[in-house]
Amino acid sequence: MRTCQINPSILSADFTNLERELTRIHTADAVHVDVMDNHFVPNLTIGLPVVARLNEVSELPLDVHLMISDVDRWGPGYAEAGAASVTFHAEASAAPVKLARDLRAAGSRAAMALRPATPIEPYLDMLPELDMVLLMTVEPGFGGQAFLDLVLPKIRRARKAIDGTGLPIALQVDGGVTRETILRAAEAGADVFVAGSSVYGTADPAEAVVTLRNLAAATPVSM
Ligand SMILES: O=C(CO)[C@H](O)[C@H](O)COP(=O)(O)O
Ligand SMILES: [Fe+2]
Repeated sequence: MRTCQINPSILSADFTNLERELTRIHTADAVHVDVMDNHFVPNLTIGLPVVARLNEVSELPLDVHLMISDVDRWGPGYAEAGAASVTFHAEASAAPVKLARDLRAAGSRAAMALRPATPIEPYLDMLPELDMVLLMTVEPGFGGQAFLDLVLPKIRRARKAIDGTGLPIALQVDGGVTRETILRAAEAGADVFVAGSSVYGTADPAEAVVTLRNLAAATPVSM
């Protein structure tokens, strides 16, 4: 068994009662918070004031996924608001190394996300600046989409590169994670899994988290 984490996405929760929705995932490792600006992605969710308040009421650490433009300017504010981890998109940052350093300096873990079609190779030199890499397994913007198997080779390449650094950098996947697709993502080397609809879409979200984590932990990485 290896250590794997499940971070449910509140994108699939009831936005009129987020505090209650947090209690329904008490078995999770962190809560994944999707911030969308209707510019970097064609959807709009929540911003800094709601994330700051969530951080105050949540017993789980916040794993904030920023799908916003001009993230070099707005990203560090989420770290200052207390997020345990802040993920920015490489495609939205003009200066990703500086941004990663700013996030760490503000007290959060620094993570960088890549859309399904964005290669990881141009960013391998900056892995030591990061605490986590997020490989999107759907096109960012909406929950409930199907997992893109075409990302699996990139997950394998990222796993090898991360192992090569010898650093404790997490490898997260986000989008379309279910009891079936988590097996393929775990086998390819992911160790942190975001799941929205496959957790909140069930009668017992806390139990769904445990099931997903057990499935991933029992799946050896195969290169
Ligand atoms: O970042 C996201 C979408 O851009 C969400 O985190 C993701 O889609 C989770 O939802 P689901 O598990 O239903 O696919
Ligand atoms: Fe996300």
